[in-house]
Amino acid sequence: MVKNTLEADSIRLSYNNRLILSDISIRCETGSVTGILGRNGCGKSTLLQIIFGSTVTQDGIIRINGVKAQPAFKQPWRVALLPQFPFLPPGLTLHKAFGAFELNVSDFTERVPQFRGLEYEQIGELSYGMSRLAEIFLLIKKESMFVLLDEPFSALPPVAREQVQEWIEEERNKKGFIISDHDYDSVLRICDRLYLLRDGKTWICRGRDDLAAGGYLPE
Ligand SMILES: Nc1ncnc2c1ncn2[C@@H]1O[C@H](COP(=O)(O)OP(=O)(O)OP(=O)(O)O)[C@@H](O)[C@H]1O
Repeated sequence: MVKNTLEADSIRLSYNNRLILSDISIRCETGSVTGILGRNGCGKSTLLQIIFGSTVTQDGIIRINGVKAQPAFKQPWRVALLPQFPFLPPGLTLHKAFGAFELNVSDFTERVPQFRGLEYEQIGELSYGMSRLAEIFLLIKKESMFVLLDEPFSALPPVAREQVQEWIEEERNKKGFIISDHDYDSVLRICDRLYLLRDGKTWICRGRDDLAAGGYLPE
């Protein structure tokens, strides 16, 4: 297995003179799933966007295999980001969307029965949960070294959450994952490294007890 490493080091970011992220350092490598938990508005999405390169900060550095990373739009095979909100144009058909990601739509529709026969349906015609599931599959399966998933579970029913975990497991020997979600049970089930983001800092956690001690879960 080729082992790639992703490190975000000493990341700081302020909005309107309010410090959102203060000296954050996290890491991830091929084969691992890094979870980031934290309350609403603590900066999880911002941190993922900084790692991806769509939000810029002068303070801190992102390294891939020890070398300063370029923003992902310059090297799209390195880091993929599932944003928190829908990103596929509603007028695109599933078939076209999968083509754009160099993936075969039938690999998806064969595995997720409720999509059979919908290959030429427009994304905008699907329910929110279904279009989200298609987006998540695309991001997990597309060629990349690292996949950042911002709230992949929240909009999905339990069966679909399990499917997403399965797809991550399938790709895990080739990629590293960083996942942030309010569904902490799903994150805890799949991650092997866990950070709590609080007061602009990351705290490494070993499980529920540490999350409770950090004030994220009730004692
Ligand atoms: N472009 C922006 N301009 C100003 N403030 C911003 C901007 N983006 C985010 N913020 C603020 O930064 C803070 C962190 O936002 P962020 O979306 O990263 O939090 P989050 O932990 O992902 O929240 P949630 O769990 O609700 O998705 C919030 O207070 C938010 O209002």
